[in-house]
Formats: sequence, C-alpha cells, structure tokens
Amino acid sequence: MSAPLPIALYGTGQVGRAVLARLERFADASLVVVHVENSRHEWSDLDADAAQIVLDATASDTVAARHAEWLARGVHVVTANKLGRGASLARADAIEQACIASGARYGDAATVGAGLPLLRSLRALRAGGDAIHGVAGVLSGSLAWLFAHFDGRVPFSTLVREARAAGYTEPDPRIDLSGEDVRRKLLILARAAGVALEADTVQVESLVPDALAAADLDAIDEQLATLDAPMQSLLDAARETGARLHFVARWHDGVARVGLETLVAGHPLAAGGGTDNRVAIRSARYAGQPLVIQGPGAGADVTAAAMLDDVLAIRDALRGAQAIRSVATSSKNASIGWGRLIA
Ligand SMILES: NC(=O)C1=CN([C@@H]2O[C@H](COP(=O)(O)OP(=O)(O)OC[C@H]3O[C@@H](n4cnc5c(N)ncnc54)[C@H](OP(=O)(O)O)[C@@H]3O)[C@@H](O)[C@H]2O)C=CC1
Ligand SMILES: N[C@@H](CC=O)C(=O)O
Repeated sequence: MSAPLPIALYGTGQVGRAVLARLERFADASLVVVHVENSRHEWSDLDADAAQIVLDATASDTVAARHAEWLARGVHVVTANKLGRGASLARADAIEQACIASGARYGDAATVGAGLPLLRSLRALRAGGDAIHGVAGVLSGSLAWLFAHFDGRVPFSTLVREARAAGYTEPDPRIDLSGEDVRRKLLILARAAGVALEADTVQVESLVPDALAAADLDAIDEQLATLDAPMQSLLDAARETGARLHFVARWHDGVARVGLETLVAGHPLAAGGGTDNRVAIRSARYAGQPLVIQGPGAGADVTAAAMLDDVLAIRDALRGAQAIRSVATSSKNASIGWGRLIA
C-alpha cells in the first residue's frame, strides 16, 4: 500500500470549508491534508512545499499566479479559482506548458459550472476528433438565481444580499454583477475548446453602476441599492415584450460576448431554475441540434464535490501509473520465467 498523498489547501471560505468537510467524511487513508492556509493564518503538519496536490479554493490572483510554478515542480493543482486558465492567455499557456513538461495534472472541473460536466465534455469531444464551433449559455449560478427570483416585488439589492449569504456570489459580488466571473468562465471554455482567446477580446456588458464600482469592498453594501432602479427598468422593458432577463455568454466564430439578454419562455437557454447553468455546445458533431448541459452552477457543496472528484482522479492516475510499473516489472520477470521454461 502506497503512502497517503499529502494535500495543501489554500482558502478556508465557503468552498474551502466544504472541501475539508468532504475530505473528513470521505476519510480515506490514501489522502492526508498537511497544510491549510487563508489570507491571515497557516496551519501546518508539514510544509506546504511537501504537498503533492495543491487545492486552490481562493479567489486570489496571487495564488492563481503560482499554479504554473507548482505544476512545473510536478505538484498537481486542483482549483475552483478561475484566475488560472480564465485570466491572461499567457498564464493559461504557462499552465498548459508546465503540465506537459512535468506530467503534473491540473484539475479545473470546479471552475466552470461548479463541476457540471462542461469542460469534461468539451475535452472528450475534442479528443474524439470533433471540432467545437461555439458555446452559448448561462454560466453564472448567482446571476441565474437572481434573475429567477427578480420579479419586482423585492428590490434587486436585497436579492444580491441573499445570493451572497447563500454562498453563490464571488467574495466580491461585483465580480458576478460586472460579468467578469462569466467572462473568465467563457475564456476557460473557449480555451478548452482549443481556441487561444485573449482575455480582452470578450465584450462584457456590466450591470454595476459607477458608484457601486467605485466603492471599497467593505462599503459596497451601502451602494448596492444603486442597482435597484436600473434593474427595475430593465425588468419592466423585458416584461413589455413578454420576455425574461438572463445573463448570457456567447462565443462563436471568434466573437465572444457576455451580457444581459431578454429571452422568451421556451427559448433553449431560458429553461432551468435556482442556480442552474445551461450551456449549448455546437460542434461538427452537434451542428444541427446543440449538445445541452444543465444543472446547478454555484454552491459550496457541488463545487467542493467537483474538487474532490479531481483529487480522486489524480490519486487514481498515480495508482494506475504505479500499477502499470509493477505489472511491467512482474511481466518482465514472468517473461524471464517463460524463457527459462521454454529453454
Ligand atoms: N461559491 C461558489 O459557488 C463557487 C466558487 N468558486 C470559486 O471558489 C473560490 C472560493 O470561493 P468562496 O469559497 O465562495 O470564497 P470565500 O470568500 O468564502 O473564501 C475565499 C478564501 O480564500 C482565502 N484567501 C484569499 N486570499 C488568499 C491568499 N492569498 N492565500 C490564501 N488564502 C487566501 C480567504 O481567506 P480570508 O478568510 O483570510 O480572507 C478565504 O478563506 C473562488 O475562486 C470562486 O470563484 C467556484 C465555483 C463555485
Ligand atoms: N460566483 C459564481 C460561483 C461559481 O462559479 C457564480 O455565480 O456562478
């Protein structure tokens, strides 16, 4: 039996705590958490450098900037933080190159759709020779939840506070409301589809009024009410046409945009409830009717589950490699044995 895989966890917020709880429930001797840190404290049984898998459950650019360095050292990275493959193309490429050079794996299932089989499906289609033509859909769990609940009876700002308390928004909810979170996810999807999309080529329509954009993070609560009047006007205008508001991401033929759209009931992207993401993938194989994937796209539990899936896939791949090595060794011995027998 091989030694347990040492894990370091960065981030002890909604997702980080759910990861620890899940690892504790999982209670498998093959994994051991040796180091945990947030922006204020570190708890270590072993130095973070001793970890073979780093889990990033932060929204920190500083932590994401280290992904390529960890991978280059042969340390596997599992991340919910989108600022690895969803920031600059140079950083995404560095991650790719580090994986190729060291053989370390990058588990990013949690970064889009909170673990829905989106990235997995795109990669499987590509691996099968398919050409991805585009993706379109609702990629924000918090915005899906907000627009599913926003009917004008409760101010939009009250709903934003509820979504934040439920753990659906980013640590700074303006990252959701500005379309930035969706932009990052669209970049990750397009890059997984094989397109080297530069971050600034995505057109982004923000919902954040200037006063809210300018506020300090600890003062945004007072400014959230600046969302109410503009959002009410948008809701009224949508209702006049018999439609509903949805925050949609589209990438097709080299053009990428994210923003608010009015969709009528029955539109392929308008279904779903709660925090549901709903994404249509068009490819050579799915040219007429797209492949559609739908399900909860935010929440600490589903996100932590996706991270653990990636951890287990890495563990199993390492075990598989070990098993192949030992089969190779024993079959070599066996063939020597057969040779002796034949001789
Ligand atoms: N919530 C969700 O539904 C989903 C979230 N994600 C992603 O998961 C990540 C975490 O989200 P969430 O848990 O909601 O956020 P939280 O704000 O609840 O937690 C963030 C954690 O990161 C820590 N942190 C910040 N900077 C650093 C740093 N430099 N080094 C170490 N730790 C740091 C914070 O520490 P401190 O407490 O000291 O500030 C905090 O513990 C985000 O990237 C988010 O996009 C992905 C999919 C779904
Ligand atoms: N804030 C994000 C959380 C998951 O990525 C969202 O709203 O989708």
